[in-house]
Amino acid sequence: MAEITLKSLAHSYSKNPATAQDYAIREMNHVWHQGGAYALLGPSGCGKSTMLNIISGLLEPSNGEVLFDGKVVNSLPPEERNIAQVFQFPVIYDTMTVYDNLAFPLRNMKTPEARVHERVMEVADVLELTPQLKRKAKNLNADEKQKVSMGRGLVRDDVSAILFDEPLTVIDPQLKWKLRRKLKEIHHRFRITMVYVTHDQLEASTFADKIAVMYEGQVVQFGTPRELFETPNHTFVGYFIGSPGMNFLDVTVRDGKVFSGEAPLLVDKRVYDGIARATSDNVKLGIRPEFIEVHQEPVEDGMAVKVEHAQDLGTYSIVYASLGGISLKARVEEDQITPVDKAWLRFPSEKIGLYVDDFRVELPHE
Ligand SMILES: Nc1ncnc2c1ncn2[C@@H]1O[C@H](COP(=O)(O)OP(=O)(O)OP(=O)(O)O)[C@@H](O)[C@H]1O
Repeated sequence: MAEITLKSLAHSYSKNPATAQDYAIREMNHVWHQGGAYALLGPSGCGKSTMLNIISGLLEPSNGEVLFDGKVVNSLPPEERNIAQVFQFPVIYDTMTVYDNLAFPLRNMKTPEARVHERVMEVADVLELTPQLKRKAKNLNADEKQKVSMGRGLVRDDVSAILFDEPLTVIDPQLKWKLRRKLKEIHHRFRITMVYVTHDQLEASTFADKIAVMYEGQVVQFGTPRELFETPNHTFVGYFIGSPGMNFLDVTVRDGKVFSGEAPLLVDKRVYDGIARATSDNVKLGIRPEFIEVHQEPVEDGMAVKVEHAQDLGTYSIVYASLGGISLKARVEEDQITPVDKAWLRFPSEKIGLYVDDFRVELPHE
């Protein structure tokens, strides 16, 4: 097992990178601690596979270092890194039995056959593959094949980490949740550092204790699912996590008041001071739909809005409202009345985040 450190790491596929856009990984420092269950979450093209391939040694980074337990491994080939990588599509030998597929990585290392048997039986048991051990891999269905592929990663007890690159893509939706739980169980049992790449927030939060959110080649936040939800560090995390994503309003101060476009916003002094002291033109106020209070009648600090429409999602509704032309989403629970035509919205100040150049800034203390 290993702690994996990425030190001043950057990678460009271009020979002569000139701008930040030429980098698939922009300079970053990051640590995957030993034994953690992590997810690497981000949209297509943000650099997730590039990062995994750099860790496993399939790709040499253009800049910076990869360290395993403090030792630089940049020049070590993949086979000497003891990293298991599970890809989107199962990597197995079709003509071999499931047993021989699982045994393969160990036999390759000349492990004594008694030990091979012990490990294969243990891994098959965890993955519920014992009844299939004698079957040829080509006769398995897609999820069984992917389980064999995962098993080949788990079977060696010298692996430093297992990297999963969207491993459930080819799996039937009904079986996905089962395999995700299985992976979690495996992590508890083997305590191996696991990094699970996905673009699906649900997959990330059911598997991982901590999630690294990647955007445009950078890890913009590394935190628990709750931290990502409650205090997104970057506007992208706010948009990407949660359903629907966070509301962001461009804000300025004029004549001692806060405005979003032409709409005045009722916010407290701390929020006002935070906006007033920002030195950039790109200042946004962020609030989650779940944290906006929705009232049927005027209330103190409530802002009158036009209700455009509401989406009934069974146990709650999402109200789409317009505040002087600014669109807002607010969540209304099933025991509340969903407003029609008009409503008054309140932004509790402790739930407001302030974002300058897309990164969250601390609000001044009172
Ligand atoms: N071999 C390559 N040569 C040139 N550019 C590449 C290569 N592989 C990836 N890229 C580019 O690097 C960037 C990051 O790609 P990467 O595959 O790491 O992203 P990703 O987050 O894993 O995306 P996906 O979820 O679609 O696999 C993208 O702009 C992609 O087009």
